Amino acid sequence: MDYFEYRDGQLHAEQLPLQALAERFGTPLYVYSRATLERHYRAFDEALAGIDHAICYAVKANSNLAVLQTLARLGAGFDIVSGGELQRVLRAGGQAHKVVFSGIGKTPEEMRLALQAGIHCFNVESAYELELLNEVAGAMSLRAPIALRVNPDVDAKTHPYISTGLKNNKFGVDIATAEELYARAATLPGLKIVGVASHIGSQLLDVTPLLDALDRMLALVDRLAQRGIVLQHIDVGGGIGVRYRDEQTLAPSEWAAAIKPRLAGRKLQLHTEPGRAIAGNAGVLVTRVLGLKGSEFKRFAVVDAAMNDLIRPTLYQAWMNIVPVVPRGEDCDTQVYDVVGPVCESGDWLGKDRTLAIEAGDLLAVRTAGAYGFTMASNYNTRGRAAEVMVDGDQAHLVRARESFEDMVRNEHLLP
Ligand SMILES: Cc1ncc(COP(=O)(O)O)c(C=O)c1O
Ligand SMILES: N[C@@H](CCCC[NH3+])C(=O)O
Repeated sequence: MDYFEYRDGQLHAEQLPLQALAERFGTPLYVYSRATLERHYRAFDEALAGIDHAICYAVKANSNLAVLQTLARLGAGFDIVSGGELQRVLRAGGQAHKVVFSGIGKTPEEMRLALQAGIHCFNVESAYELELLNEVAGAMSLRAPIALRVNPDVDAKTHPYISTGLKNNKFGVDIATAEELYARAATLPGLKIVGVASHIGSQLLDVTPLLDALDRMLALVDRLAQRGIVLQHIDVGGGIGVRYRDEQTLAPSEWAAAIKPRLAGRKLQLHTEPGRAIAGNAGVLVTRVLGLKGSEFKRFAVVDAAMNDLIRPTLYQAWMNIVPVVPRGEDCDTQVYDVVGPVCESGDWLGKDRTLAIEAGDLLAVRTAGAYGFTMASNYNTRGRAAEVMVDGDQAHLVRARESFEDMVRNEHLLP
């Protein structure tokens, strides 16, 4: 069942028509469905039933407090990549002891914050980070729980910008050097070894590279055990893709069915860090057509959302489905449009060559925009970021207000 579906001739989010939401909250507008978020989280949880596991939602996908709160209430853990994301998790009611901290550039300040909060684990991504974390924790008379994020050199077969587990990607430590690093970590008084992690890329459609990475990690786990270093958990990235167009996606149940047998008989808690698979299809971006322009050679639908609201199309040439919120009848002229925003860049487009029957003033919805949508938004062209609304059944909650023109100059100062 889809919680974004056409009923009575128009697109709904759960029980509410998107047109009414656009009129109430204005556009551009991100609309999320709580029921969808919950269903996706539960799909992972149920798929991993029977084995010791932790689902650490990747906050970067969608860090709205209400999204985090919804997941925290289901018992989710969180994968964070900054002190700011940690603040969000704590504000939203997430539990620090279920947080894993990834990222190649953690600052001492962020390390201190996370140590004070008592997070579950730092996913350490380099030799220098190991030494730094040892110093920071030592100065606080604490021991930092760590996993090494290893780079297994596996081709995840995804867009180069969102592949993370190849030798030439900046993430993690080369798996070939990991054993020595663990041995070093074992000698450092400010660290406590708890696990191993890897993440090979995002929008993955094939389980084979994930299994390759897992097998390489399990071989490492065994080599470490022979040296007396016993790990408690193994973190198998995130990465499962969603359907933007016609992709054959992996269900959490298929992913889990492939992974579970490899962990049988081992005393290892399974961690995973899904972001897109939980939030992607739980959101749409609603935008209004400001006008139609062009010639018989090229037609543009100018909309009020732009690359600053949703950068995936121009950054990754990502195809995202753009549909009318209230489809027009056959009397409306159908044309092929580039759907473009007001930003002063030729790369400011949400979709190219889209066949649409629309008129100025119509509403369009960009589907599957719940992940890496608002979180990648910027104020480029001094445009305020869109409002965010969470739909829960027949209720709509404004969970982040639109940034006003006044907000755009609030925190800046003129010279004396
Ligand atoms: C360390 C880490 N964890 C989790 C994620 C979330 O990935 P996804 O949104 O593909 O599930 C990412 C992003 O690629 C990541 O780099
Ligand atoms: N922002 C990317 C995913 C990045 C994954 C994080 N390492 C996207 O929209 O597809």
